Amino acid sequence: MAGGGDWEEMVKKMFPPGTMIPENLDYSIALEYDGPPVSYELPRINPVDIPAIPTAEQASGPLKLGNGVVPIAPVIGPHRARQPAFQVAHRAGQSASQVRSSSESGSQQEDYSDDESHSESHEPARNSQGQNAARPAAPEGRRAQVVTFGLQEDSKHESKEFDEVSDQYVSVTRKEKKGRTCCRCGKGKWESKESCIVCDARYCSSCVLRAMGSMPEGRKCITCISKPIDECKRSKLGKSSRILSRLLSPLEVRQILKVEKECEANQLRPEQLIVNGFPLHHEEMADLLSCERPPGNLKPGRYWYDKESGFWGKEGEKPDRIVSTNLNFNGKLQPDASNGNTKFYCVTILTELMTISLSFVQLAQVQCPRDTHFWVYHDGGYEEEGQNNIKGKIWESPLARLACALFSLPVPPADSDGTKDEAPYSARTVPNYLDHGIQKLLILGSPGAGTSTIFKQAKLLYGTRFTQEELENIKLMIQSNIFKYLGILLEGRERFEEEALALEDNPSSAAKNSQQDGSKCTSSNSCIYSINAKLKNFSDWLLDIIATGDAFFPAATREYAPVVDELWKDPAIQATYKRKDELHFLPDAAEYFLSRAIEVSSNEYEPSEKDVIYAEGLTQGNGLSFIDFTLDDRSPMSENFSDNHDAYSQPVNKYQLIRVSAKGMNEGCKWVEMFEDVHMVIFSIALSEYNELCIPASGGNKFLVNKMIESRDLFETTIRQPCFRDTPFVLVLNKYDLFEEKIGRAPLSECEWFSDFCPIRTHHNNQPMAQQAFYYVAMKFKDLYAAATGRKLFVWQARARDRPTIDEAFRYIREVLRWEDEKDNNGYGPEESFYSTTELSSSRLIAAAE
Ligand SMILES: Nc1nc2c(ncn2[C@@H]2O[C@H](COP(=O)(O)OP(=O)(O)OP(=O)(O)O)[C@@H](O)[C@H]2O)c(=O)[nH]1
Ligand SMILES: [Mg+2]
Repeated sequence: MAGGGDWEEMVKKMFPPGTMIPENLDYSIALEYDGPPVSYELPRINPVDIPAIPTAEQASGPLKLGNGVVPIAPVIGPHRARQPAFQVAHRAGQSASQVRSSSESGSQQEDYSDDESHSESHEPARNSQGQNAARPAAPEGRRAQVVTFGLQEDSKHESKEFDEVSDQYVSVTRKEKKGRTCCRCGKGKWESKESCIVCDARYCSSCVLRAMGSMPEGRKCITCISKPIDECKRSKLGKSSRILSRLLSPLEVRQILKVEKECEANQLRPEQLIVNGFPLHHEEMADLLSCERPPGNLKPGRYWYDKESGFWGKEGEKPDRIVSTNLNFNGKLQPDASNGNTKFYCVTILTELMTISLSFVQLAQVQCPRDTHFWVYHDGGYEEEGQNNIKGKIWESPLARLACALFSLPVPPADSDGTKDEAPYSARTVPNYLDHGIQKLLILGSPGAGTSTIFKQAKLLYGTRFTQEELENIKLMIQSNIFKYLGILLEGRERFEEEALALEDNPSSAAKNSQQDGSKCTSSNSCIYSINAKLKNFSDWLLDIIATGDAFFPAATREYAPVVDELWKDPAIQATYKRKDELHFLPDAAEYFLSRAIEVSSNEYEPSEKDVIYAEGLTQGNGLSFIDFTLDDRSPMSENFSDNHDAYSQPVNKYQLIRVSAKGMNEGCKWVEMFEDVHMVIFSIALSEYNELCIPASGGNKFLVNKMIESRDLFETTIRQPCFRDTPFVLVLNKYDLFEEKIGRAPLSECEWFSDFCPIRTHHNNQPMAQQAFYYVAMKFKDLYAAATGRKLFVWQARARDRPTIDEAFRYIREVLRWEDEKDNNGYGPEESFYSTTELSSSRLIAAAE
């Protein structure tokens, strides 16, 4: 540029025409130096070497993984420098200088200073939708909270923007549910239908083949072919279809279901999985799916992953499972990934839990001060922050496993060891997802209704014994129950003592305290009612404890005598317990329980079959459990229900029983859509709960509510789910043994829903009270079901601890499935009987004058 020009003119040219240039504008302009050579070295910027810039290659189609195919849309992925995995200890707030070389992982160690070399991956990636996703690369193999490189603000901003973009892929817009009639012919309101996995259009059996053609991608309307599926239907992919089975040959159905499950268009896309804040690349997705312990049942969503320990969970939630360690993802683990609280780190939880559980049984041999921070490694080795001394392996401690069980935290499988992580994908077998011909039965119920007992009985009945691993899990569950009970026991003991003292000193203040606890208190005397409620909960769990073994039965008790005397004054208590000794029995049983607890918590403890059946629960946490089984067709029961055996020349007698725990169900029934394709819902309700109280699942009001009413409401919510509108329901009224025993001393009308129950007592009618009450309750549910759905409810009575009653229940369920199939095929229903009809109403047992 020529020197000595008019600076102001030059500046003006830099701005849009007409812009006012302020008088005192402070500016500086660089000019090219053309004076004499200088004696010193000038700083230079190295020219960019174009050929050396890493470029990405276009992915060339689906990546084959064993027999399965991970579909890959053509995408340019950013180049990522491969780095050896390395071990870095982690803690929220830990500084970079705290990185230390571990004796175990020294060879894999790497220094943070290398990190700049990854800046190349800042190149934006273009995804399959053609949108640019700014992807600031997260340096691999280190913890987010440790190094910020002063970019914190920007990267935060970028990732926020990114979140918005990425949410597009993850969140799934729920399509409007289509009406009940067939989308093509507008008829068939009451017929079962097949729905499109993309648009949810429903077709009756006459139209489905025309609407869906040859189904090259499974059950999609012709116009929906090649479109991505509705994510709510992912769990349905490849699952059997009653309608198709009727219309096509088994081979054709199998092929359709196979392509539905495996074709490219229906696969989860990598960008639908956001891990540590970043959507996955194809290679990352492939690594994740092909690792030794992949997270199963992946759904679109945001997850966090800790590569050192393998913890994996949904963003904002606690760890859900342990997957393979050392998977390299673009995103880094954020310290607040698990619930927005930097203190909440899986490792801390574990160690804190260890401390808690250790102190529970006064077995503490290891000192774990509460504020100590621990690092944990892929093999479970842990050490105190900043120390270089592996203290032990966390998973070797049964207490740590127990603590995890207690708080529904994942534990690695017993045979896992770090070396397996490197197993090549080809070593794995691709599971066979095809389950053609299997009738799926979903079993649900309110807490304690007996669903897991029924499940366990089915397992023992139909030949699929518990594997060693399952037994190990059940043992863990029984042990964790023991810990749970211990906690309640200690707390209960304290409260009883406090309340008893308060009652002695000042009955009115005790009343106030009781009231604060949330129970009803209508008169000064019935404030004891709140103690009653607690006592009932207390006794419920004690009964469950006792159920895990025969070892204890009450003798006498002295310690709680004052409390018991006080409690006995309450008529409600008297009505419930009948004999005062029963109250004495509670704390006494607890003492027996303590001695049993020591036996059960030892490593050598092996649960007996009775322990397995009687134990409360089935698996840890609120996960799903399922078993596949077959039912022998030559059962005497089937003769009772049908003479026409030839009709079943090809009987479908394979079943899958799927159980969702009540805990899982109480999460607002969000999960139900997953089970749209089940052939039947078995809903279990404990008859004996008609006069029991519980904390409402809604948690809204703090008053205890009647358990039967609570179960009825859950039942009603379930039957009204749109996804079950074509699914038959069998109601299992369980715990008939307890019901029989209880009905003599507590009238059924203690439950307000049954207030009009009026048993018939004539000399012509010798039906015992319990049987009448059972019929009445069954009818109440049948009426409710008919009013809500216009259909018939099937009801069965059971005593789930008594195996033959469960065998009968399943044979009945099989008949119901056949009736349903018959009905679909030719419109005939089952022979009318009490179990299938709604003609009978409960009016027979209702008091004439209300
Ligand atoms: N007396 C008696 N006890 C039963 C019966 N069915 C189940 N139980 C017991 O009741 C307790 C609870 O039963 P579960 O099968 O664990 O109940 P659940 O439906 O799985 O309940 P959640 O685990 O809370 O979801 C266990 O101790 C069972 O042994 C029955 O018919 N009679
Ligand atoms: Mg259970």
